[in-house]
Amino acid sequence: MLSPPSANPLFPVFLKLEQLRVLLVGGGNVGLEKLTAILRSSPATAVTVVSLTFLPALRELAAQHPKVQLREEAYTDALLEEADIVFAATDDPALHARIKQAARSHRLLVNVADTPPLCDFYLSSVVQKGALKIAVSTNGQSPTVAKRVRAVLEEALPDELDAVLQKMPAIRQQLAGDFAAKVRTLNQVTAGLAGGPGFEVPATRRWRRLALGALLTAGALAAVQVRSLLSSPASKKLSP
Ligand SMILES: C[C@@]1(CC(=O)O)C2=NC(=C\c3[nH]c(c(CCC(=O)O)c3CC(=O)O)Cc3[nH]c(c(CC(=O)O)c3CCC(=O)O)/C=C3\N/C(=C\2)[C@@H](CCC(=O)O)[C@]3(C)CC(=O)O)/[C@H]1CCC(=O)O
Ligand SMILES: NC(=O)c1ccc[n+]([C@@H]2O[C@H](COP(=O)([O-])OP(=O)(O)OC[C@H]3O[C@@H](n4cnc5c(N)ncnc54)[C@H](O)[C@@H]3O)[C@@H](O)[C@H]2O)c1
Repeated sequence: MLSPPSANPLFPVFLKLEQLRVLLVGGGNVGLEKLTAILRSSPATAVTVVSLTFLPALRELAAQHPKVQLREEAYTDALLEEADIVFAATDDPALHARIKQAARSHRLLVNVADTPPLCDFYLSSVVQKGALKIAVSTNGQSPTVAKRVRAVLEEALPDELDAVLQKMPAIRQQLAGDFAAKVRTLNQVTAGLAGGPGFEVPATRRWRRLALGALLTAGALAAVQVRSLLSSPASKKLSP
């Protein structure tokens, strides 16, 4: 069953980040997470990381990517002149608000880590099988659930899918006939994929059971927390 688009009005695109200049502000834990996500998908991206301090792990990652430049200095708006897209990942919310405003006046898109209202775009959980890439979004409702869905898809999709993908351009080129005829043949060739072992109904049933289990656990945890709050000395004092 399809959900109404309003449940998640985000428009998914796949950026050619390696053709853009990225500015990442913040070289701590969250900065490292964002840099890792950027380079995992797009390793040859020109990223300028600006920060007062850098985690050693971030320095190590940067050293493996010649197009990543570290600038050990405070953020200034002038840095936006050299950027096409911006990631803010410092521990300073006031600075994030400033970056957002300056980026807007430069017509730049910005992602502010952990701050949905300041983001023009979100990062997603990424499933990759060779050339196949699937991005998962929960519209910011729960990155943890996005991570779990990624794991499910990673397991469900067969590794052989990439071998199929690699062959498809050659098959397409060899086909004779007009566009409609080619599309028909390509659909015939790939028809079996949708009913393959990765898509068996039991897997879906298992996920449904697990999702229900998670909800029950979350509900039970919340109930325990509420009960212990109500029975704590502070709340007893408040009760009549
Ligand atoms: C997908 C992924 C990509 C990436 O960052 O690379 C990603 N977060 C990931 C993990 C993760 N982040 C957080 C947790 C811990 C708990 C939790 O779930 O809350 C976990 C899970 C974990 O680490 O286990 C903390 C957190 N994150 C955000 C908030 C603020 C808020 O929710 O209000 C808070 C609370 C901060 C706090 O409470 O202080 C917000 C965002 N995080 C997003 C993306 C965007 C929405 C994506 C979507 O639509 O689903 C959005 C909106 C903006 C953005 O950052 O782009 C990556 C999964 C990588 C993977 O696949 O393994
Ligand atoms: N670490 C996590 O996993 C996590 C999870 C959820 C939320 N958060 C929140 O996210 C924020 C960032 O967390 P973190 O762990 O990355 O912090 P951190 O202290 O490791 O990193 C912050 C970085 O920002 C840089 N910075 C600060 N002011 C700057 C400026 N004016 N110009 C340039 N660089 C500047 C610092 O030098 C530092 O490298 C915090 O507010 C934290 O509460 C962190």
